[in-house]
Amino acid sequence: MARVLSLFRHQPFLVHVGRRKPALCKMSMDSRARMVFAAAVEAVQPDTVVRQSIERKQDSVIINGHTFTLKHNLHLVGFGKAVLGMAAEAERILGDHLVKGVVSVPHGIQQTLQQNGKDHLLLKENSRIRVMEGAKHNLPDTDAQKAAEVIKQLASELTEEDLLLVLISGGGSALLPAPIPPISLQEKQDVTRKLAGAGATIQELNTVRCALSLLKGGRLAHYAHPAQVVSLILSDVIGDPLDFIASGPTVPSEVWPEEVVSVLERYKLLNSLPASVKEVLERPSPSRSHKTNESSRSVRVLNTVIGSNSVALKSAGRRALELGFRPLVLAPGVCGDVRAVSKLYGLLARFACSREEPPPEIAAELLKLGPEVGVESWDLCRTMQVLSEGRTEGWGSTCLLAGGEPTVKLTGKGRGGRNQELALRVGLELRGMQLPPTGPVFLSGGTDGQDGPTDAAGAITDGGLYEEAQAQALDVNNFLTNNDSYTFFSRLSAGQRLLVPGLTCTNVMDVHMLLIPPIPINIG
Ligand SMILES: Nc1ncnc2c1ncn2[C@@H]1O[C@H](COP(=O)(O)OP(=O)(O)OP(=O)(O)O)[C@@H](O)[C@H]1O
Ligand SMILES: O=C(O)[C@H](O)CO
Repeated sequence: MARVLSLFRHQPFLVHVGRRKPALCKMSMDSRARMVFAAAVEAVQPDTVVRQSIERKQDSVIINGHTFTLKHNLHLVGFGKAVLGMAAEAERILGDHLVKGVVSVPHGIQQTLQQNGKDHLLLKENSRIRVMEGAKHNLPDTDAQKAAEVIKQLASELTEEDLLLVLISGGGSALLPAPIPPISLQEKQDVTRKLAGAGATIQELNTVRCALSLLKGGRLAHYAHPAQVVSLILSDVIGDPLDFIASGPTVPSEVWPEEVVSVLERYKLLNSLPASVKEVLERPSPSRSHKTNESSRSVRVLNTVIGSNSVALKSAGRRALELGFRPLVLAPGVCGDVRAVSKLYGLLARFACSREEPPPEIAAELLKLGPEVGVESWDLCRTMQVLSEGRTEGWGSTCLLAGGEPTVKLTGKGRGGRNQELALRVGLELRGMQLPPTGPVFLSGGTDGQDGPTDAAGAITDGGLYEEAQAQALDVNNFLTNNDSYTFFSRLSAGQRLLVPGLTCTNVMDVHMLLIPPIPINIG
């Protein structure tokens, strides 16, 4: 019979981490998870990423190794959830050459920033940049459409001597709606809302958006021609593909009608399209006409990614180390259906917390699941190897980090978001894994601080969730069927498991975190 040895061994890294304060050891897993999440968000603050990417030298500016001459020829436009802070910093650095600008930002953001003491992310009173708020609840509306029109107008008036700085961040698609006539805003919004609700990925969604828009898919850069366009992009899409972030308004690209049709077919929307959308899709693609190809070649654009999920994960890892964890990054591109993703974390937790050699079936299941959730076999093997070493060599607690953006197929009418639904599902996967003194803890949070149409970024969960809910007469499965994860977490223990950082002013997708305690292992 196996002799049970509790091997809560000395954690080697604790000796080396000078900055770590002994008091932190006593902090709960929950508090430390929140601190690690905060560090992820901190690293991708809009003013920070702009400051790091712009170098001012007298009357020129260097961006990504390219030098541009400033001669009171600078114009600025922007659209996205993080763009106000980006614009404030850009104006601080380049304001003396700025002629004018306009940014399309989320409804209510200025008031929220003021209320939260984030004045440094607001424009000065005498700013040359006009702020236009819109896209209530992250949906394109007439306010955002007006902003898009003003941005288009500004870009169209530029000359060869001008420099257009374009600030782009996640949420930019909803903040720059310019449907191709005769499509109405409502019709375009209906199509995208149905796609999102059916679980379409952001790539699929934005493929369709590009085909229906006057500005997306590189068309904003065309309006700005012959000016030099420089885009600073805070990425919220897996792998940072320039043409998909905010639907790539400054990335000359071709929209193939076949691709658009295949997305619409996949989600069974092809037969219910409004006549105006059908008409536009049936037109010969403007991007393939001779004239546009000519101007595509002459468009002067520099697109630069200045912040991403990977940057946030690196910073989270550093904070985790300070807090006594061994950080381990799984992958920055976890995606796929939230059910499959919750299984991924359940399996990883079981693998990491096994008191004996983990059964090979777990590894096999993980490798089978990998492609469905956007994680390469290589990353899974590396992660399992490190977890195994940590377990057998007694390295202490591990903080497994990942980023990405799973999808939820909405079947119910409840309130929630993909992070809260993921946390709820992972809580069920972890059921029964309460190792003394604590079992694994899972956090999922949207870095924008807003998970779906809720005021929470996500939630924190562990193996005790199901029993806790039962004790409070909350039927987990009912909440899940109704996609009502926000209501569930709000009611459970007075909302203690909700992650509510408030509007973070940035947006680089989601952060997933599995905190694994030291495992007492069985030695035969
Ligand atoms: N009740 C719900 N439960 C679970 N998920 C939901 C619910 N309502 C909406 N969602 C999901 O939330 C997602 C939209 O979330 P959110 O508004 O945070 O957008 P986002 O992807 O962060 O937007 P952007 O990329 O534009 O910043 C959609 O994928 C949708 O399926
Ligand atoms: O705005 C959008 O399209 C999404 O946030 C992806 O960038």
